[in-house]
Amino acid sequence: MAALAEKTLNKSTSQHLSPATRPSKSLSMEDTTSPRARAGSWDSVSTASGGFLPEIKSKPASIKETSSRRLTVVIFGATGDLAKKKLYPALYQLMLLGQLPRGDKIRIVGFGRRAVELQGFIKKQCANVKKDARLPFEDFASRLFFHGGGAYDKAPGFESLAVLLDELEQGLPTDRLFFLSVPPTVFGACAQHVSACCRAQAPKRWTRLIIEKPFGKDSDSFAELDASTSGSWSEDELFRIDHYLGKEVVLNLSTLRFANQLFEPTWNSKCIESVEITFKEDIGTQGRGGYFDGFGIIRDIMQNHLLQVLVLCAMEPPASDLPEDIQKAKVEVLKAMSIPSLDDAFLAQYTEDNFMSEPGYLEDPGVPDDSVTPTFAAIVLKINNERWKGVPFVVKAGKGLDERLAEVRVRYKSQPYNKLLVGPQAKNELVCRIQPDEALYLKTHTKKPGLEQEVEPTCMDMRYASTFGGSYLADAYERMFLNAAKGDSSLFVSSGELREAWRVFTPLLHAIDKTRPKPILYAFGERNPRGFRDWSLAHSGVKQRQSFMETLSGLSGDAGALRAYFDRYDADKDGTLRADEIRDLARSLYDGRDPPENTLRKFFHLARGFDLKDKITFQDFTYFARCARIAHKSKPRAYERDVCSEK
Ligand SMILES: NC(=O)C1=CN([C@@H]2O[C@H](COP(=O)(O)OP(=O)(O)OC[C@H]3O[C@@H](n4cnc5c(N)ncnc54)[C@H](OP(=O)(O)O)[C@@H]3O)[C@@H](O)[C@H]2O)C=CC1
Ligand SMILES: O=C1O[C@H](COP(=O)(O)O)[C@@H](O)[C@H](O)[C@H]1O
Repeated sequence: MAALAEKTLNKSTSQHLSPATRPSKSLSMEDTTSPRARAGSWDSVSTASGGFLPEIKSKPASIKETSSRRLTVVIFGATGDLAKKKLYPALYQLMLLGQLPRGDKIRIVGFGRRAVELQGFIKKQCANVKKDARLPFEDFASRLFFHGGGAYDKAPGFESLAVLLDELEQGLPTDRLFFLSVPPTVFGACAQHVSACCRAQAPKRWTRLIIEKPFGKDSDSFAELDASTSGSWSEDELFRIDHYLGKEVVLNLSTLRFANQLFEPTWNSKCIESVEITFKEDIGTQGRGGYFDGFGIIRDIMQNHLLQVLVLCAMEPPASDLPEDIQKAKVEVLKAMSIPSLDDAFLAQYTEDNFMSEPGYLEDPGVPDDSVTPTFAAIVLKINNERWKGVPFVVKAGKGLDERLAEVRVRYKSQPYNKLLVGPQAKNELVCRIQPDEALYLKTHTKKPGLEQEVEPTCMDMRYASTFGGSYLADAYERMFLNAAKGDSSLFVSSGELREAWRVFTPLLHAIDKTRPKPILYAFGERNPRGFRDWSLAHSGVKQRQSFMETLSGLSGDAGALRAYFDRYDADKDGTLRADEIRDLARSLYDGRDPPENTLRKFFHLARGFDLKDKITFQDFTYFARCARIAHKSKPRAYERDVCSEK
């Protein structure tokens, strides 16, 4: 099991486009013209000198190397939210899996402005580490240190850090990996001080810097930050994180497109009607309002995470799997994107929920009372190239909504011959479910078994949990740390991509900052802000899907429609719905897929009129629909979360 986990992580972290998915001429495994092909497989690259050479950019190191070399990791902002939620857990996991060195070969130094009591710090910041007997927590904790160095933009703290690092490394050559997990306002200064004071012993040991997002606030601030970092770091030492690039399903987008024959020929405006990329969270800003208010949802999620996902969906096949070629293909598609204006955007902000159990955005400390910062935004983007002309890319992101969800939905166009059997409304949809319940599924039409020639909507469902049961699904930050340690920049964002990404979004962001349009208000826990469905249809032709609560609530006012619906799933026509019939009904409301077990359990609980009857009558069903209506209208948060969430 451990070996399998190691193998899986090893394989997936070292490849973005795997050799097997390399398009065009470099698809061939025998192709010796590709630099990586010449170097052998990704994990067999050897550094003859035992050290990392400047051209490491094209030759990621092997796991054997990353786990055997001496390494110091420094986390700036170690007392913060991200360090606690993601960074310490990821480092523990990588050591557990043997991907990073253990014992006296590794040190993890937290940096903060003030000194802390080490044991208390470890207890608090490692609270999310998933402890495993194979790496006793005490062994991990013994590798943790902390340095209170004062301000992030003043040199003394970095000079004293350098002394501490030398002391801890005892003069032995050690690679140094720095992670800026601090507010973006101090990225530039901090990067310069690290470079000036804290580099590893070159040329045998490397120094790398991972920078969190957001990288700038607009084109000008990006250019300034880029100049200040590139003045002291070379491009192959800088790793600008977008952790969505480390998510399993996002990594699979290239494989899906370029390792199969089925999708690429239809991946264009002739066959595709729209692409919808969604990010939803069922939490608010949770005390991060001070940071969030200066950025808003477009800078927090859309300009980076969703745009990266979009680019992976839309880019042309890169010339090879080398980071440079992938980044080039990404920049090209970004260059073809039109610049959205305020008319292309829908902006909204969450308020407290109707039961006042969840605070509104304005109540988050650090958010001004008159803030108009959007916590929900949808934008229609266009790509002006041969492949995508006329296809709307709807990107939408929101906090404080009904569920946690990230997905890409590719809707196909109905073709004239479809009319023969199913009519114009019958469209295929390919869904790449990024989280939760990772999956790739294709909504199709199939002949229903039987003597009639009836066509049923069906779903080809590749759910990760069942198809790859037992595989190790690494957290995105594990992959990010590991790829930076290996010198593989293919999952990081290049300066060129960021320049283009800001080019696309800056005019809109400036218009919002300047004109401060009033956002539509939505109660915490809602599925969509008021008016969004109509907006989506009018601006992109994309019909927003209903949750099953909405569907049932819609039916509840129409006894005839409700009866027809009930009868449709009463397969044996005995006037009641049995468990398997209810399961079919639930599936129909869930994109034709089997809902996850716990969703189904809650659904059953409700559908049976809140008790565990074996069968439900039409009367029960009417009651269920009415409950759905009341619940949907009043949106009691606790009720919706339990019943509607897809988690
Ligand atoms: N949290 C998250 O979920 C995510 C965060 N990010 C990015 O990661 C980075 C860190 O985020 P997060 O951990 O949430 O940030 P925090 O607000 O928790 O800040 C991190 C640390 O920075 C120091 N700090 C806080 N405010 C200031 C300030 N005004 N000036 C100087 N230092 C300050 C504090 O450390 P001390 O006082 O000890 O010096 C704090 O513990 C940010 O760039 C963020 O955009 C990206 C994705 C997700
Ligand atoms: O970058 C960010 O991402 C998180 C969501 O990340 P996920 O991996 O949990 O989907 C978001 O909460 C945060 O606001 C944002 O800065």
